[in-house]
Amino acid sequence: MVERKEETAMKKEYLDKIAEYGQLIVVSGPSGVGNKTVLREYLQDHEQACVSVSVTTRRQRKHEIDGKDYWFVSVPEFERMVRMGEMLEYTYVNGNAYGTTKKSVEEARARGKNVILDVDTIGAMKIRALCPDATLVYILPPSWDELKSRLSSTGIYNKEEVNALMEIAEEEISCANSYDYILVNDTISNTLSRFAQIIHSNRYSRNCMKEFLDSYIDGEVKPHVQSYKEALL
Ligand SMILES: Nc1nc2c(ncn2[C@@H]2O[C@H](COP(=O)(O)OP(=O)(O)O)[C@@H](O)[C@H]2O)c(=O)[nH]1
Ligand SMILES: Nc1ncnc2c1ncn2[C@@H]1O[C@H](COP(=O)(O)OP(=O)(O)O)[C@@H](O)[C@H]1O
Repeated sequence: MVERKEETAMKKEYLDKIAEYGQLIVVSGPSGVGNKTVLREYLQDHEQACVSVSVTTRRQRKHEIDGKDYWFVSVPEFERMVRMGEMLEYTYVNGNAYGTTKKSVEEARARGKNVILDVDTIGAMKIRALCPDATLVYILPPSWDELKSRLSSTGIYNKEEVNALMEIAEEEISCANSYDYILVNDTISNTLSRFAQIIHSNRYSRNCMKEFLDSYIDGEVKPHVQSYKEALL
């Protein structure tokens, strides 16, 4: 099959763009499983990655830093951001609103950063529908007893809250079926190395290469990483 020179150049340009463009990785898991710990450690050794800082109406905890752990905003400010179309997705967890801004995701991806979102299962499903090249990772505890003990060890929750979170975890865990990868957070070092492998091998997965593959199947080469990404900006 003879391919036009112009078409070959465009495919090369497109491949270069894919290589430059950061991945979108969505991480969920029951409260207390260790998401924040794993991601904090992962960032220390992976400069090319960042965790998107969500906006929330939840009360700031003692050790938390505004702009680092979350952007803490009032309910009217959160509602304004939703009205202005600034949120990629948002949801309510335990009566508090949490949202990911379009800006925090797309600007970082365009700079070549692998952007990691730590969101609940509803947020993850919204991202899946909006961003077909997102990769979804669900983190499981090694056992229910261990989850309970980690929740208690945080010192954030009282006994009743721990029990309520355990019930939510049991209900939520079936959602893990809709994720691309399942990680069991047994030891931090095991989880970190498996997580790094996922991100490394995922770069050229079918999900990430879908638009490029379509250019062969449809015979139409798209010159830029475009479509929904541009629509989001
Ligand atoms: N959909 C969505 N969920 C979020 C976002 N930010 C945090 N969450 C989720 O909100 C839940 C509660 O988070 P947090 O208040 O930090 O409590 P903790 O995880 O129990 O310490 C967790 O499941 C987070 O993954 C967001 O921007 N969007
Ligand atoms: N692999 C692990 N082994 C033992 N303890 C862990 C592990 N991962 C996290 N933890 C502990 O579990 C507790 C909850 O972790 P955290 O990262 O705050 O959970 P999440 O963000 O999922 O709510 C913390 O006390 C943390 O130090």
